[in-house]
Order: sequence, then C-alpha cells, then structure tokens
Amino acid sequence: MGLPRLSSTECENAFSIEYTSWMMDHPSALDKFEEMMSIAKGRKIVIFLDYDGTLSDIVPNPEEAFMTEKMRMVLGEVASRFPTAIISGRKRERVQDFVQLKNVYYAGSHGLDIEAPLDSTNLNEMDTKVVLYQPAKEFLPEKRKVLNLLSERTKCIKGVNIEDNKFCISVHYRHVHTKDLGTLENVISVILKEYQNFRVSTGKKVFEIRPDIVWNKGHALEYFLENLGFGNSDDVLPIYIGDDRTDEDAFKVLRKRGQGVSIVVSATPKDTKALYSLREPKEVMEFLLGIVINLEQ
Ligand SMILES: O=P(O)(O)OC[C@H]1O[C@H](O[C@H]2O[C@H](CO)[C@@H](O)[C@H](O)[C@H]2O)[C@H](O)[C@@H](O)[C@@H]1O
Repeated sequence: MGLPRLSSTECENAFSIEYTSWMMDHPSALDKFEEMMSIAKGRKIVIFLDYDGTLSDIVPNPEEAFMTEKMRMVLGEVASRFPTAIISGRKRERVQDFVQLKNVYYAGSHGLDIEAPLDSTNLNEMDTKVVLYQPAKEFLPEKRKVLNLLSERTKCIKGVNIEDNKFCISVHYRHVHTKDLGTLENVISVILKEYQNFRVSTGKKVFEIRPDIVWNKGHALEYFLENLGFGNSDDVLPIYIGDDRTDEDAFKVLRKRGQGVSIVVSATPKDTKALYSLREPKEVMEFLLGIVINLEQ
C-alpha cells in the first residue's frame, strides 16, 4: 500500500512548515540586517558574491543570464565603498562581460582563475595593479581534450549545452529529456575514466567538470583576503553571498575562521553551512543597497 496522497493545499502547507522551520536556522539577512550591521560597525567589510542565481536570476539559456541595471548600479556603489569580488563557476571574462564594472575583482572557473589586487596598498588602482592566479594552468591541454571528447560524444543527445569555462566545463542538461540523462552521465563517466585528473560535481541542472585539485571557492576567498591585506586580520568582516553547492566551500571557510557573514540564496529549504538566507537576487540587491545606505567605508 502506498502513502496517502496530499492535496495541493496540503502540499503547500507542508512546504511552508518545512520552509518556516528551515528559516529558523537560516534567518533572512534582511530581517537580521540591523543585528548584522551592529557587528559590522568599525570593521573592514569585504564583499564576496557568486554570479548565477545570486546577482542574476537562473534562466533557461546560460547566455542570457543578464544582471538588471538596478543590480549593476547597486553593486557599483557597494564596490566603490568596500573591496568587492565576484567568484563564479563561469569563465572569468564572461562574468566581466555580464557585470561590466571596473571596480570589482573577478574570479572565474570556481576560483581557479583569480584576478586579485597585487597588494593591499593599491586597492584604488585596480586597472593596473592586479595579479592573476591560476593554480590549474597545467591542466589546460588535457581540459581541451576532455572538452573535444564531450562535444563529439554528446552530439547525439538532444538538448545538451556545453559551456567552456576555461579551466572548467559546464555540461548543461536543463533541456535534455529525462530518458537521455543516463546516457549523458555515462558519456561523462567514460571520458573521466580516461582523464582521471578531472572530477565532476553537480549544480543547477548542470554537470561541472574541473581539475581534481584541492582548490575551490573557499580557497579563492582566502586568497583574496590575503591579497587585500586581511589574511590575519581580526577586524575584517567578509560577507559572502551565494546560491550553489560550490559556494558551500566558501561558507565553510567563514565558519572555520569564525569570522564573517554567510548568506545562501534560496527560496526552498536546503542543506547549507550558511548562517543567513535571502530568497532571490532581488533580495540580494535590497541587502546590498542596505549596506550602501547604512555602512560607512
Ligand atoms: O558560480 P556561479 O556564478 O553560480 O556559476 C555556476 C554555473 O552557473 C551557470 O549555470 C546556471 O545558470 C544558468 C543561467 O541562469 C542556468 O541556465 C543553468 O541551468 C545553471 O546551472 C553557468 O552557465 C555555469 O557555467 C556555471 O558553472
């Protein structure tokens, strides 16, 4: 005998109870804004943001994940007051194209391609004083081979979209029929058996393939803090906002440091190491605007 089916209202109520109880553990960063700002007073704020799902809505076509003009304006204001970095799974240059702000630092390929300040004395001269850190450079030739094999062997699977993110590869399956998913997973696992220096993880309707090295968004966050001169600082307050599994590595780093504010962007309950939550990019914008209005540099 199966479980009794819930009506749609009962489903909604059950979901809302689950969400409410999740929110007790991860309260809204907007509701807790004043509390947070009192912790922030007198500290050096550094802002870290993910791109997709945090600064832009999740959309069916990855090429169309544009930021709103409002978000760009608010982000520009934040970045003119506090060091601000975007750490994305995408190719670094692609995120720069989307964001179009010169006063923001960028890291692509899940933190494997970092453009950071050269040293902490030159924070206001971003155009000239940046250093590139690419810990997986030697994997590039192999990555190209993996990319070629993926493109060739997934040709017959309708709906697959492969995005070259320089050091990483995103294999999007949002438009792949469920019946073909097994085939796609099989193609990936056969290729990665041959290229064991690479590993796969999952994101939002995407398989993320990347070099199997111990370096993630959490390491990128620490690298930025170090280069900004806050490596061992007690009075720095990093604020990290992200929506995806890869952002959890950064949340973990903040927990370990016992320092900072971690905010997950999610409208549904999920397992997370973040302390606070925001429902969607629009709320991220409200939160950032609050920082601009309430905090002195
Ligand atoms: O670290 P992020 O900046 O969050 O990047 C993670 C991946 O985001 C993108 O894919 C996701 O967003 C797309 C646009 O909304 C959506 O169509 C896709 O289904 C999502 O998985 C990006 O395209 C990937 O390359 C990034 O790795």
